[in-house]
Amino acid sequence: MNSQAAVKTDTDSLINALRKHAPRCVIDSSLETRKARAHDRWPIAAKWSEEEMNNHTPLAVVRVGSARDVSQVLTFAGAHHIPVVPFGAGSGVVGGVVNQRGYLCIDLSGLNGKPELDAENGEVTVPSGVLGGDLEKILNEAGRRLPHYPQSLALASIGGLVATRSSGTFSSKYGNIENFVTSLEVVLPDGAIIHTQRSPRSSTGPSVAQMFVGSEGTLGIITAVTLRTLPLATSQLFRGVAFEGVGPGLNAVRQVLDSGLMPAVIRLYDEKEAVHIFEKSGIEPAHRTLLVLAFDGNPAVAAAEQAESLKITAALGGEDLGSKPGEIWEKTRYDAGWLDRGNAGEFDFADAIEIAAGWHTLEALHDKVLNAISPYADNAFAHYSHFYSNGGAIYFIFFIVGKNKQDAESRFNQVWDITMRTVLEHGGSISHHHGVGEARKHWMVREHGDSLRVLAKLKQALDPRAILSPGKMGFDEQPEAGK
Ligand SMILES: Cc1cc2nc3c(=O)[nH]c(=O)nc-3n(C[C@H](O)[C@H](O)[C@H](O)COP(=O)(O)OP(=O)(O)OC[C@H]3O[C@@H](n4cnc5c(N)ncnc54)[C@H](O)[C@@H]3O)c2cc1C
Repeated sequence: MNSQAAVKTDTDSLINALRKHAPRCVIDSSLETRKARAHDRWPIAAKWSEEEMNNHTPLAVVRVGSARDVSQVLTFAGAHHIPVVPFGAGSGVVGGVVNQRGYLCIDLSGLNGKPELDAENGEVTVPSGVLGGDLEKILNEAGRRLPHYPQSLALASIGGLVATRSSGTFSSKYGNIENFVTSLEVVLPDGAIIHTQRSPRSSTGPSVAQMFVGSEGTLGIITAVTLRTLPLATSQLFRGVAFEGVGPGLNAVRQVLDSGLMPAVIRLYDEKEAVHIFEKSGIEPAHRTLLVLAFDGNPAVAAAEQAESLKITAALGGEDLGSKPGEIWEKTRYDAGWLDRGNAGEFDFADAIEIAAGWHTLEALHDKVLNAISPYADNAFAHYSHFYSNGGAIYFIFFIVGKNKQDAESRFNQVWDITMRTVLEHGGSISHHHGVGEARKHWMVREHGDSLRVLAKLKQALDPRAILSPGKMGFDEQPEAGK
């Protein structure tokens, strides 16, 4: 028997054994399915050669329908020392689901049972494979909502949103996914199914649920999520304000927040990116930045917050453009066509890098990063979003038209490395909400410093055989490492 045939026989017998151990799981080892589950929307994976794809395809894709199924797969994997990588809906953009060949992909899309609404407490418990958009529809029909609106709402699973510590466009008022999670059902690497404490808040030690928020499948597999929900908004007001430059726009945002006002959406587009919304609104951009604001909830409160916010922006030089630019933003907020178009060419890349930083450097970082990446990117611009009293996030968008695969990839990597390094040098965080995945794992030592040891020890304690998503989160990096 040649070596390839021997490997196939080994894989076949392993899969047969898994079928016996976890009889309700649907196991698919067709090449087509394995390839489809080998990657997410990380642009690098879209350009993989056959050989690169082959190096990353799972042995099989295991579709589960319950926490018990997940538990059985994990006990089997532990006994056979086979890595397992959870796959939510594959909308991640940093290679979170990417791993070295020889692992089992656990496809969670079958965890899609009906969400249970607890009307009395305003909470919903939802199986983790349900897509964000589907949950929102169900909640809306019951007069409720989860005001967590990532651009990928229709593409991402609830479990994936929790596992990546995601952020939605209404975060300035309502917070990010971690602010909605009240409890999780998680299957640990040893197969144990746990349910975390559930109450509006508690002071009974560190939150166990929050330890899994953002763990990207390395500490456990989230099988159900309980979230706070809110009644539907009875009013939503959108607005656009133009400024001469990024600095005045940021100053206005800070003053609005410092006044205790809470716009649900605050987005400041630099001159280059703002052009697109100005054009669609029929407004002459005149090389100005654009602040998009939204106020939502109770009509009287939303109207008052808008009026007060506009007084502040006007006093700081902002020109009130009325509701049109905000409404255009609202209508197009789920459209990410630029990503598909920018990545369509064989050697072309389009990507977004989101980072977080304090007010002390928020303005400077914009120019520093864009200037530093300009030799490598054919086009780049940025907007600010997700503001806090102490800072905010910047979303750098860049495009590369490569001469060949090597040229395109090396420029893509340069843009990422420069951005990560510049942000760290200025005391920011290398990711605001897309997570670590492959793209950022080598930067985790510099991001966390000594405290990465705490996460690594947690990983070691929960998963001593390194079964779940091995090689991720910078756990395998040396203490002195970091690009
Ligand atoms: C067009 C576009 C727009 C986007 N906009 C936003 C945005 O506005 N805000 C934002 O935060 N993100 C955004 N994203 C990124 C992406 O949608 C999020 O990262 C999302 O949370 C991923 O969810 P998923 O179900 O697709 O997870 P996947 O991509 O399948 O997995 C992501 C990671 O989580 C792990 N994982 C998935 N499910 C589980 C689980 N149940 N238990 C444990 N680990 C799990 C995976 O192993 C992987 O490491 C965008 C992506 C695209 C393509």
